Amino acid sequence: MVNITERIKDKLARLRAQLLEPGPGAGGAAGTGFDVSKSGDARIALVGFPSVGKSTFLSKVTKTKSSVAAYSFTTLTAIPGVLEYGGAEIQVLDLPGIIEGAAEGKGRGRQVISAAKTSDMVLMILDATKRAEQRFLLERELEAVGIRLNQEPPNIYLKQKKAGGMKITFSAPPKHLDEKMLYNILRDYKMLNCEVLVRDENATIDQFIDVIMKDHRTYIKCLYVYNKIDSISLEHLDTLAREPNTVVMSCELDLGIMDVVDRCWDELRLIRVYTKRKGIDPDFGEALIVRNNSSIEDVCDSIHRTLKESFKYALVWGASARHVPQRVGLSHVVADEDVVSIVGSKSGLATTTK
Ligand SMILES: Nc1nc2c(ncn2[C@@H]2O[C@H](COP(=O)(O)OP(=O)(O)OP(=O)(O)O)[C@@H](O)[C@H]2O)c(=O)[nH]1
Ligand SMILES: [K+]
Ligand SMILES: [Mg+2]
Repeated sequence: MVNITERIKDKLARLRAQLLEPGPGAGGAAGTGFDVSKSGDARIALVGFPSVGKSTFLSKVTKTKSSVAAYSFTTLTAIPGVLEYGGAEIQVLDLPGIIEGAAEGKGRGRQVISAAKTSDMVLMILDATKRAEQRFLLERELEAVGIRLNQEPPNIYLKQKKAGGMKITFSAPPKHLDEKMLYNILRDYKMLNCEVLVRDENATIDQFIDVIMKDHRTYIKCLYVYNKIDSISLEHLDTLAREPNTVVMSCELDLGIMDVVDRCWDELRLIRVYTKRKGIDPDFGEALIVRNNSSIEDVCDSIHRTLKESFKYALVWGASARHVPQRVGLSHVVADEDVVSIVGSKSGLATTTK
């Protein structure tokens, strides 16, 4: 027994050491992500401390098997899986566990965080049996590299000018800012000529800096998922489940996993559009998946890149149509489960799906 335990510990130590070295190409600098190409209609990244159950979750919701074990850093690279839902294919990225200090380049932290940055949504997997700070610590790691979770970009207009000095305007009396403050910050960032309009009276200094640094900020949705609820008291479970943007599950007992998937689908706000040829019923078996707030133009682009060149009008049935069918142009915004028929200029041809 002792021997096996020793061997596992040895292996663990080696893996840890390996992980703490910046890998080839990672360089410890900007921190490029893992080399996994994006595929499907959206990408979800599984982020969390070691051994919280990220790989177990991936293996539950996709056909991909990622190694699961009781020791930390079982997963050493990004493992992609495909989650099929509502006619969409969502790429789920299982990632190595991150540790405190990840943002400064500890472990593969930088790489993990870069991978999270390229995703449409972060699933922060947390261990329900561990202390409450884990959530805050992880958030801090992501914040440190410019990821903003569940926030909208601040409602502040900022335009750099060639000359003319600074022009700072507030559309309503600001609660946390004043002109002098902004002036000083802009000077620190060497933005001596610019126009600023603060449209949000609640805007903070941090938000203002985010606007200045907007090329280095990424706004991503995050769902907090507490796993291993099989090992906590009902009272504790109740507290966790009431936190905002939070779901609870037990991969071990197969509890709540579908709730997590449903919540992901809701948060991603993907839209299913069914295309229809003239005189033929739409094919409800094959949806075209587009992003929230997509227009008919986006729908055309996702069918074929030249389709809009011959576009004349579209007929729309469904929630986005004022009456059915509504005849619309390229700028019409579609809704989930709309049926769309694209009519081209040449022969009045309806669409073909891809
Ligand atoms: N009690 C309990 N254990 C679980 C649950 N889900 C996973 N585990 C166990 O937790 C351990 C770690 O699971 P992994 O899936 O390897 O965790 P991970 O987050 O991928 O770990 P790293 O890749 O090392 O970062 C394993 O021993 C799992 O069997 C759960 O719901 N309840
Ligand atoms: K593990
Ligand atoms: Mg893992």
